Amino acid sequence: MTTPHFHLGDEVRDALSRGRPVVALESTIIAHGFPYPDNLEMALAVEEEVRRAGAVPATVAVLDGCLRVGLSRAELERVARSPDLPKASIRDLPVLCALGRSAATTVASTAQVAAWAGIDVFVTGGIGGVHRGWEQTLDISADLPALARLSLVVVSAGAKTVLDMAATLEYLETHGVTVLGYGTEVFPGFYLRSTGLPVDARIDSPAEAAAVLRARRALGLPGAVLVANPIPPDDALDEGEFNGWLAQAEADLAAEGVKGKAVTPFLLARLHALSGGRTVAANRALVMNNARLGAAIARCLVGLSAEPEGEGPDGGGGGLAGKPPARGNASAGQPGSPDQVFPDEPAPGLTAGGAAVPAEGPSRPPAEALAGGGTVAALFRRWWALGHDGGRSAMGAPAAPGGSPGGRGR
Ligand SMILES: O=c1[nH]cc([C@@H]2O[C@H](COP(=O)(O)O)[C@@H](O)[C@H]2O)c(=O)[nH]1
Ligand SMILES: [Mn+2]
Repeated sequence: MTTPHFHLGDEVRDALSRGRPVVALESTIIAHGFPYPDNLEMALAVEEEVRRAGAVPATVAVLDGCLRVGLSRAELERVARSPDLPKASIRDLPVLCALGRSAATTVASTAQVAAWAGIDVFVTGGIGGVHRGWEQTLDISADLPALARLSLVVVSAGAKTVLDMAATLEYLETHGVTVLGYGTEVFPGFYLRSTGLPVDARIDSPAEAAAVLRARRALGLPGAVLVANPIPPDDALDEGEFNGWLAQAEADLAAEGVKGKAVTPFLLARLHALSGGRTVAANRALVMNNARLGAAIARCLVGLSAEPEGEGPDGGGGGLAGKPPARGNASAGQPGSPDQVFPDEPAPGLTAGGAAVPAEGPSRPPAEALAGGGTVAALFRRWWALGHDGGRSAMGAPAAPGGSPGGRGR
């Protein structure tokens, strides 16, 4: 099997084809971030939180060689119950697809699959980053270059506190990732509300995050907008206490000689044990908090109000959710008038690469192009054939721009 398979869950396919808000979720946090059965409970609770906040959850994993976007309950269980499920970053995707294997997806690979599917918002707990001691190991998470390349909003509570936070922020700056603090000027530290390091800009509403992604795309810039959302005050850990656990976990890491992709799961598991479960409780709280914010941003990106007032619990009621994303034409807005060039409504006729798309075309792949479990290449070929690529090359052809299908009409 050489052609990668791609499957959108029914709910996700329906939402994307109707221009409704979708939030991608990773599966490494399920397979390796929490013990069973807490991990299953949390995976279901996060999906529920996204629905309650008026968006459709799309948990991503690779199962039997198929890139799956939106898992069934049984598939979530399979991920949660398989401690041996490998953790897959971007470089692993070809192997999994070619050999029909299964894996949980990290921030990097989830963001990649989400971008392929045309999902604009991805919620996680904490991104990977530059590890302490990187001068010797060169251990820099593939999450960082993925953020530099993929056009979407990523909501996280900062980067995992086990990282070299200053170096992580330097990397993001070097590679042009926009880092926004949600209600804060400082970059949050996952279990802690602050790292003491500044963010590029503070925002105070989901609509502002959506506007920044639109502006990024309108400017033709590839890469992500990282929204750093501090853990709620009541759930944050005490810094002194946490640093004690972390020092011990790092000593254990060195003593056991753990290296490479095993580092993150090892440290998280040690912190769990050393803190008597406190880090797990905090992790859960910050993910739920991020899920709410991500759903609100996804809603703003498709032209809905941030809050699902008067809608059903799945965001599907009230007649609003079926509303297609607003679209216009690429000439709307006058240069030099930021309010019009970067409007609060979905950006008119602009793709991730800044190329114009036909004003009349649907800004999402039509339902028939998303039906069933077709291949990635076939799926997007059909989509592009319908005129949604702004004249650019299809995925499956070499060098798809930015790894993103683009052409999403905003
Ligand atoms: O609190 C957590 N943060 C991050 C991860 C996972 O760890 C990955 C980063 O791993 P690495 O440093 O090996 O790239 C992230 O993408 C994410 O999937 C996790 O399980 N739990
Ligand atoms: Mn690493």
